[in-house]
Amino acid sequence: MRDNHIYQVPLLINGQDVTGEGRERRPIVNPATGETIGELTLASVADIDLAAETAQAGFEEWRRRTPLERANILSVVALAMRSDVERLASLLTSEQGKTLKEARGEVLGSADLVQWLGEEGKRVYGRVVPSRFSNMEQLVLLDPVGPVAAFSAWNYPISLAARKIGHALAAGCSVVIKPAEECPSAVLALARMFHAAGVPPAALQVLFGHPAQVSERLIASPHIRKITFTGSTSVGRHLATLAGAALKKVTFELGGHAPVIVMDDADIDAFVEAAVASKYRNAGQICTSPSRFFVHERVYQRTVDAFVQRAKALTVGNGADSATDMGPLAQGRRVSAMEELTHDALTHGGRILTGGAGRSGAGYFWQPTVLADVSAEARLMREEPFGPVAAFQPVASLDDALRAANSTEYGLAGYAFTSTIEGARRIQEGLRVGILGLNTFTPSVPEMPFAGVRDSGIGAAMGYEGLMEHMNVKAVFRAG
Ligand SMILES: NC(=O)C1=CN([C@@H]2O[C@H](COP(=O)(O)OP(=O)(O)OC[C@H]3O[C@@H](n4cnc5c(N)ncnc54)[C@H](O)[C@@H]3O)[C@@H](O)[C@H]2O)C=CC1
Ligand SMILES: O=Cc1ccc(S(=O)(=O)O)cc1
Repeated sequence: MRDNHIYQVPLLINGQDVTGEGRERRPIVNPATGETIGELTLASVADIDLAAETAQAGFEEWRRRTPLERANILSVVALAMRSDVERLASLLTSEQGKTLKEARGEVLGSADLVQWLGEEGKRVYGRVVPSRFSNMEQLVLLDPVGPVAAFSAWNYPISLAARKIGHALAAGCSVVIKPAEECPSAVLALARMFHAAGVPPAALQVLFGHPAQVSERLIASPHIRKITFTGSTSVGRHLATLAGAALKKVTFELGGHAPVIVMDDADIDAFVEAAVASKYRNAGQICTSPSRFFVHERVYQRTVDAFVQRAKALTVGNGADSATDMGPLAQGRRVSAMEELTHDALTHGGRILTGGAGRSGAGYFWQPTVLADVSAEARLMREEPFGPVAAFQPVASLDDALRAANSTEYGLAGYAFTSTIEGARRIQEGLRVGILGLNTFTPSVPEMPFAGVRDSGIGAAMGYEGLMEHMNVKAVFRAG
């Protein structure tokens, strides 16, 4: 007999809840308590194939709506998200672990994004190119690329799903999304809001399953024309191979290991306040999280001391508790990763100034951690920590800082704090990243592109650039 308190999460194919019937299931766990709170249905191969085929029909229907109609529908979705913020936020907190305050911010930010994408969809113009031939017009038309297969991650379940669904629908594409299995409920609720607002059931479907099986099957499907993925660089590399073999367009938002350069002319107090908030946001589980701090030796000790003092003041606990500043990590495997990286950093000369341990009892907790003097050979300086660990290293000059900052293959976010124009200019030119914060840790906003370089991604999300990733270009020569 099933425990009545354990809820069921179905797949959503062509507007129908799909569950049971001999399909596999997996538990949904609250990371703050370690308790199973729900159960998720996993797609069969037949479910995956049906979703892809349905997405083709959904595309034919959705692409015929005008950009204005599409924008109006997305605007209704944004309103629904705002008015249901408490329910969505509490689903996020119980399945992902983040604090309710962070969860509310995620929902409201996602609502703004969905609305902005709908509006921007009205401004995806083609071009008239002056012709070199008399009696001929040359037009560049933009067509939606077709059904999209989207894979979103567990760290920002609503933001990442809203991004993927929002881009596809605003561009006139249909979408089959496979959100992370760990935190499914808020994304399913979001998908239902899109349908209630007027998106045809076939134009947006939600699959959960065995990730490798779902991605392999969808990417190979003749109905799917584009792949968009947010997750680790290693999985991105694998999906790139599959997409390459099938000649499908891709947008990949992959890992990052953001360097932070702090020069001796920076406003250290302002820096520390912003840096601690940014480092421990979402328990450090964000691809743009500042993680390698290169601080000029003249202000190193002062900066590290102030950072540690603020980090120690954070309250760690269940995200549902209003006193909590930082929730648990999303899964037990993240705690193991923090243990390994911290231990390795210590064997490479690093010193723990605070944190460096979990918490006794249930739940996947790791204290806000600060490590000083971590050597370049430590894994922590080379591998994305994706957790609440900050590593500090002193540097003697801006050149040294840039060299250290550019020493990994990642190229997502980078940050630098300096008060001189000359320093800012050298950093702008010299830091190999796709997103640069100068004297700020400002998170991403809808109107700006979000793009990693090197091992951090291919293509861009958000901004006009994100929509263009969902369009095909058609060159038309019209004679007569
Ligand atoms: N760039 C980002 O926003 C994210 C980066 N990561 C990185 O990944 C690391 C490990 O995270 P994990 O979840 O443990 O590992 P992972 O690399 O196995 O999974 C990352 C995400 O990709 C999905 N995934 C895994 N294999 C897939 C496949 N073959 N096809 C389609 N989707 C697949 C998972 O469901 C998950 O949502 C983190 O430490 C972090 O470095 C994870 C989540 C988001
Ligand atoms: O981890 C990558 C990531 C997560 C969330 C966001 S946002 O909240 O949509 O800005 C961006 C990147």
